[in-house]
Amino acid sequence: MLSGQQYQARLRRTAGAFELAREGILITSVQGEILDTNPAFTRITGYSRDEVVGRTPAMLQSGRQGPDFYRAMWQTLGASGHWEGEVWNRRKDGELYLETLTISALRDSDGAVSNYIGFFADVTLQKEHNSRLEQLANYDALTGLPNRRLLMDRLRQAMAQARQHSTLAVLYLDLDGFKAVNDRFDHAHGDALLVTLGRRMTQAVRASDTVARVGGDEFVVVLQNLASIADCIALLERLRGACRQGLQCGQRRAQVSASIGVTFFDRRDDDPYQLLQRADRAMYQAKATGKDRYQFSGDRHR
Ligand SMILES: Nc1nc2c(ncn2[C@@H]2O[C@H](COP(=O)(O)OP(=O)(O)OP(=O)(O)O)[C@@H](O)[C@H]2O)c(=O)[nH]1
Repeated sequence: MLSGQQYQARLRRTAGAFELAREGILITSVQGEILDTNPAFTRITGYSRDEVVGRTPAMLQSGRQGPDFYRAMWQTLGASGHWEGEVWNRRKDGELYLETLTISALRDSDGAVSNYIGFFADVTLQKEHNSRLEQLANYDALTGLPNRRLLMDRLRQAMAQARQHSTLAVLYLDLDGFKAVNDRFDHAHGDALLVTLGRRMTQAVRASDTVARVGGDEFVVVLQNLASIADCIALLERLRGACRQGLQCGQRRAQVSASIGVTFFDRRDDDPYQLLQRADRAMYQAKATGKDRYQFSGDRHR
């Protein structure tokens, strides 16, 4: 048993921890009414203690999580007395923030739940930082298209799907005469042309397809669930057309065309690099036999 003095000292320490914690803390009744908050709660949410006492944490909801989310949260809390996860909430000034939240049920001496206590940390900046890192790691900085790394991921997934039930074509596309655009205009206009063509090609395919930039003027397109060769050819023509459209630069037009190598997934394919290589070789054939054309891979019927 603690003596009265020991008990007081302990209370002071606990209160100090509550005040000084860097995590936001809120304590509610069993019904969810907010009874107390700490200074970090105010720093993170913008609400003073007086503004929230008597209300419920629902006042912080951002609408980013639906009723199912909260239902599942309460179910877990009820079953285990504990819940943790990430929640998007809204500060007093209207800004959304992401918090990592842990909620625990406090029990009285009879074991009945007497309160809930929530601890949360604002992780919005970390999340933004991570998304930026992910963007840098997976997307081409100039065009915003998937880069080679993301392409390989998508290609692996597409191959797994194609193995089950669907078709898959890989197109390796290299622009013809792109160097001349850089030379006749300048690098910035060359860049603008790459961005425009990337956007046009993305618009020409379905959302489930991938258009990636894998080199200076090289792109790879992954087409899934093609219904027929005719569909594939129609798409190739659209992509060729998208490239031939070029870009108006003042009085002049920056003009290029595209050489495209095409290969189809075969059930015996197990390496995405092989598919890429086949499409790349076909692209070189298209270049060697006149440019501004597409070439199906000769290995198709191995
Ligand atoms: N503006 C710009 N140019 C780039 C970029 N990356 C590479 N390049 C240039 O793109 C050109 C690509 O070379 P090539 O493929 O040989 O040029 P090409 O004229 O298309 O040659 P063919 O494919 O034989 O028709 C080079 O001149 C590179 O300097 C970039 O990000 N921006």
